[in-house]
Amino acid sequence: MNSTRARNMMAMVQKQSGNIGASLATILFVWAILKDHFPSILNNYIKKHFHKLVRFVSPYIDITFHEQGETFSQNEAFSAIKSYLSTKASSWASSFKADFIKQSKSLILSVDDHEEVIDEFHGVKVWWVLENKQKHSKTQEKMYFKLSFLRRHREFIAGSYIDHVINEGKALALKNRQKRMYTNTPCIDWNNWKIKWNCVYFDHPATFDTLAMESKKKEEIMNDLKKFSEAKEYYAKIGKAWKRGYLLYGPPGTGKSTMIAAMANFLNYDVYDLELTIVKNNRELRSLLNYTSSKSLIVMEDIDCSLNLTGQRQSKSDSESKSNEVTLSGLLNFIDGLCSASGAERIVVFTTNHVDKLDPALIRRGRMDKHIEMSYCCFEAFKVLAKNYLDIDSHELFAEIDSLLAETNMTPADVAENIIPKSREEEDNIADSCLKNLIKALKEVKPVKGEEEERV
Ligand SMILES: Nc1ncnc2c1ncn2[C@@H]1O[C@H](COP(=O)(O)OP(=O)(O)OP(=O)(O)O)[C@@H](O)[C@H]1O
Ligand SMILES: [Mg+2]
Repeated sequence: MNSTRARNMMAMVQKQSGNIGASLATILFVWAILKDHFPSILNNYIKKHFHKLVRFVSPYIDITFHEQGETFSQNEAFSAIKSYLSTKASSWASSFKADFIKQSKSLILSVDDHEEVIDEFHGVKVWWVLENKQKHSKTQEKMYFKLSFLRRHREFIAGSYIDHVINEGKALALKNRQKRMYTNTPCIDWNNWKIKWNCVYFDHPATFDTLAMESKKKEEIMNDLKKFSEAKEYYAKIGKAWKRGYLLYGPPGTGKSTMIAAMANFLNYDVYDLELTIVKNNRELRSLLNYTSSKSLIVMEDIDCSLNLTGQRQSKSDSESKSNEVTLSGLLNFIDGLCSASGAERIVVFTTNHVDKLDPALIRRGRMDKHIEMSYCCFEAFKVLAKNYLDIDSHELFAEIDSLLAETNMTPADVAENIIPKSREEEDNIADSCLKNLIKALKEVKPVKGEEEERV
């Protein structure tokens, strides 16, 4: 027991348990002074039984929250408490651990081991401390938070207070967290899930502001995403899993991958980029799913090339004979199975250049709820690119570009490539020369007459 803890314990016992408490506190005090003169066997005996006695008469209750709980939600509780206490620690504690989180651009302080943090909620005082218990080997430590409070507040703490801590902590963690991007690797060790998903920090700069697309269409997608992220209760009420599927289709270079980055940045979700061609079979696919977290985008790019998904669903005998590969029904189960994974709140995104080749079962509403066509660059999309690359809102050449784009199929990627300044000499009049480059390129592309495709 460290000295702060002993002092607090004495004060608590004296204050709350009247005469018995005062006597116990005196015994504890005397023993603390004299214990060096007692044989260790006697000291252990006193310690063991004194603690039992204190627990019996103590008006306080302790609850512990372990870092490595048996279930995923237990671990989540530990992380939420840690975030919550980081805001309280600054006013009470004198020793901190510091983390620099890149995206939050600030230093996050968290409470140091054994440092006590006092919190008050609706006039009820509680004490938190981060402790560690050594496991079998010295290197293995079990961290846990201990929450102490008065016995008579038991119901209030177990209900409202803990809910408050977890909810606030989760919200804070979400605000400060750094998004991650996971990619699957060929599976070597079935027992080690970390080998299955490789993780890097997600730092893609694309946002909906920089995405070249008709503003009406963009707004509709942003509203849809926002509505989804706030619809936890709605999904629970209608008995549906909290997930949504997006199918992005269109020619190469129209911004499908850029849109995924913008979605992740907009929602502050992690990205799981699932490369289906290296997944061995349906079993491995399911196991990958089990290790995706809530608030994430699960992305499968070029879905038409990843698998032989263009045909109808395989017959049973057919799929049994191919138990060493991912099948369409395996993939359908993967998507539908997202509901059973805890916490849900996942968005599945497929991209393809050939939507017409996909099996209808894969992209039916309910699986892929929103189909978004990404197409050639229209004038409105061009204006976004001109702002991004040249920082201009208007120019005398815009009118000519408008009419050329109306009769030409050029992807936003090609438009962007043409307006990027190529040499240092252009620096004096960058916008002028870049727009002329684009006009030249547009004139070289054969105009598409009577084409029916909707433009981005
Ligand atoms: N709509 C867009 N808005 C902004 N930039 C875009 C857009 N489309 C393409 N770009 C630019 O072109 C590059 C290629 O685009 P992106 O990778 O998003 O295309 P894609 O549709 O995913 O292509 P593919 O089908 O080949 O995967 C991007 O890095 C981006 O700079
Ligand atoms: Mg792409």
